[in-house]
Amino acid sequence: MAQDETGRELGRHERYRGEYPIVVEGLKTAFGPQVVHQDLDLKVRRGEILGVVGGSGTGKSVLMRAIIGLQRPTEGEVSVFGRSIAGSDPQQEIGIRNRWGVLFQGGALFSTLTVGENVEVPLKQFYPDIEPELRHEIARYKVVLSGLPEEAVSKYPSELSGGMKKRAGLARALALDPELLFLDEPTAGLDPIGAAAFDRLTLELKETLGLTVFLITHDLDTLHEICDRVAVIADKKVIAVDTVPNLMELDHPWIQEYFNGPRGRAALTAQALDELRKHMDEPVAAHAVKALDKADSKKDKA
Ligand SMILES: Nc1ncnc2c1ncn2[C@@H]1O[C@H](COP(=O)(O)OP(=O)(O)OP(=O)(O)O)[C@@H](O)[C@H]1O
Repeated sequence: MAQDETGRELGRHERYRGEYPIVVEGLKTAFGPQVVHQDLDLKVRRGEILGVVGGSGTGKSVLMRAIIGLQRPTEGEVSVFGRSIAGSDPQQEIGIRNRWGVLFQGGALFSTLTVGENVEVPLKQFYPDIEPELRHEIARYKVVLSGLPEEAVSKYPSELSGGMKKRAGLARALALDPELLFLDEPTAGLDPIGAAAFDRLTLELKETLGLTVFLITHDLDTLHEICDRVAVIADKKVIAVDTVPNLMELDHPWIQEYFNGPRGRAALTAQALDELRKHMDEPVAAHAVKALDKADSKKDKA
């Protein structure tokens, strides 16, 4: 079972109240001679959306896999809800694993099962005694909670758009009312409108369900719009964890290139405009928005 920070076992329906539901200390991950992480430390705060960024192949997905127990650390310690992941026996692991949900890259839905049946998989695994009718009902609820129409319950993954597949994967990740949600590049492959809608959904779920979210992304808009803090992975470790504005002040070449490069600046301008639009009743804001919109349309015509 999961524990609180004093080591007391948490009851089945009791939520974790400690400050850091995820703690990674001195992590080393190696595949043969290839060392992916070395001395990696990270603490994820309860109730935050933590964005995780880094160049391709820096080990973001492997870090997520280490946290959820799919990748054994070569060295170091990973604790979730105060319990070491590597040291848990199978029964204890069940008490931790049913407290998180994971949306893998690409959704990872079972193609031979309908959306509803996909959502029921973890319910069957962890709560085999639930009556089928109640299980179907819970699955339907999670599908709708994830922003899909109710009819999607009986559709197969091949009948869904990319965005719908992500939402179906999210519904499955939410099946067990998790406290922790892991999202691996949830907006990759979505058009900008679909990506923004998925971001809003993530934020709403975090706020209404009190989730802690570990979110791997390359999407600068996502980082600006919904992440409370962002962890940057480079040189095999987490080199910084902070808010986006604070990270932008750091003098690290990758961080500067990433956040202050052309795409980073575009994302920042878009966010600033969104903020200003919320204050259109104030003349200064209205003036600024009009001026920026005009500049944009001139740029588009040029
Ligand atoms: N099971 C495995 N066996 C061997 N090498 C692996 C395994 N899983 C990952 N790797 C290697 O670990 C490194 C980090 O991979 P990972 O998928 O975590 O990168 P990432 O930061 O998520 O990249 P991207 O942003 O491109 O998704 C890569 O070099 C990858 O080839």
